[in-house]
Amino acid sequence: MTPTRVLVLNSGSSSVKYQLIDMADRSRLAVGLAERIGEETSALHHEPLAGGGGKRERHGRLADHDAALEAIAEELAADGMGLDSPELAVIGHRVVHGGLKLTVPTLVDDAMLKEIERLIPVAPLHNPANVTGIRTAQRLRPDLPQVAVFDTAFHSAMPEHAARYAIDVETADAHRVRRYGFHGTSHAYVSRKAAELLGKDPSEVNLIVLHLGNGASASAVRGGRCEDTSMGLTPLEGLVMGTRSGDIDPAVVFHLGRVAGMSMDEVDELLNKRSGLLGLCGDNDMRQIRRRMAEGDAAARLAFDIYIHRLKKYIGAYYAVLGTVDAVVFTAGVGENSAPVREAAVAGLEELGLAVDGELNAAGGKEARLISPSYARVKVAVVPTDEELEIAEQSYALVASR
Ligand SMILES: Nc1ncnc2c1ncn2[C@@H]1O[C@H](COP(=O)(O)OP(=O)(O)O)[C@@H](O)[C@H]1O
Ligand SMILES: CC(=O)OP(=O)(O)O
Ligand SMILES: [Mg+2]
Repeated sequence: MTPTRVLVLNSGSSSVKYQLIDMADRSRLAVGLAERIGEETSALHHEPLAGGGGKRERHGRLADHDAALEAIAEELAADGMGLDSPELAVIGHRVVHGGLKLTVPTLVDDAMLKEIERLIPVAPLHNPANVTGIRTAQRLRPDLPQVAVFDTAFHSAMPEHAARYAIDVETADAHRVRRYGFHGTSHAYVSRKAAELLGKDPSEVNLIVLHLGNGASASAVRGGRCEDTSMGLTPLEGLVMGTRSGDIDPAVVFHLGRVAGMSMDEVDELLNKRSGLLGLCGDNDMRQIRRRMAEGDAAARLAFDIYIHRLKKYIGAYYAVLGTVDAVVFTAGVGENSAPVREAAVAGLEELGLAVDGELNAAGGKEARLISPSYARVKVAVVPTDEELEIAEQSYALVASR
């Protein structure tokens, strides 16, 4: 029997999302989330989808990512789908920063792990967890192939004029300072699905993809290739995010150092963890911000307006970069679920051919769908992302081809 199952691990700074997928029919056998890792209030939500067992929860401290992955392995084993299962073909890992060298899905080896570790300074919230996820998985199942799928991969084909910062070339090259872009697995998957929704080949469509989750990024996709994206050297550039500032004048950093006496690490922490929606109004969850807005909360209103203003600027910029746009596509937690964000982001852009139909926008659903009126020249779509399935596809294809 050829093994056909893939365990996908998406390790974030304080969470691990996972899915066990059978590539024979793309069915999901189990899904789950370990959250608040490192805190007293850690929780593991596990849901076996095969075999009929219901959701299970574990509460209590998961000291680190290693402990979280052990707990996940135990839950899977309790369902007869443990890491020792002969049906498991590969473990696929989301790795956020692959730098210049790691640009395609690749079998994990020691040299690669060293490279992912070397890149920690440019993905401090993500790469450390990715390394731990890989090392723990190797320890639990040493004989199994592990594949890393990089967030930066899709953007590695960006043209030089979009990838370079306008700084001294020698300094930039010496330290590999350039724009890499992230969420690439999502941007690539969603672009393909959006083309399908439009009834066209990916090579025939120009898209503006807005991945609005906790981290958020926009990309301009021409004929299936990334032309520009809003995140840069690190996942800090671009849109306003849950806790990250997105674009600011870099001189803000010097100012905070010289005038406010903050250290580099303090500014780093401020911009990555205490900024964005959280920094503006004390909440980083869009649902909570909408609730507060309904009660007339001025700080929540302003945070929302700043978020939308930035989004609109990127839509305009990428429209100009692409010249012609077939669709603006919303995805991830906020993009898939927040009708008010979608409506506000394209409001007033009728001259650009963009409009949202109120009813279509308000209707929920898990399927990819158009939310623009039939007359709109540029379609607006909601396309649920599925980074886990895409990572499973790429990981499985790699081991199957060996
Ligand atoms: N129904 C909803 N309405 C508005 N925002 C939502 C809704 N559901 C989820 N979100 C937003 O989605 C965010 C998480 O998105 P997600 O793509 O899961 O992020 P990540 O993968 O980065 O953790 C939450 O912080 C929340 O703001
Ligand atoms: C790269 C990035 O920002 O990822 P996430 O949205 O998962 O934090
Ligand atoms: Mg995400």
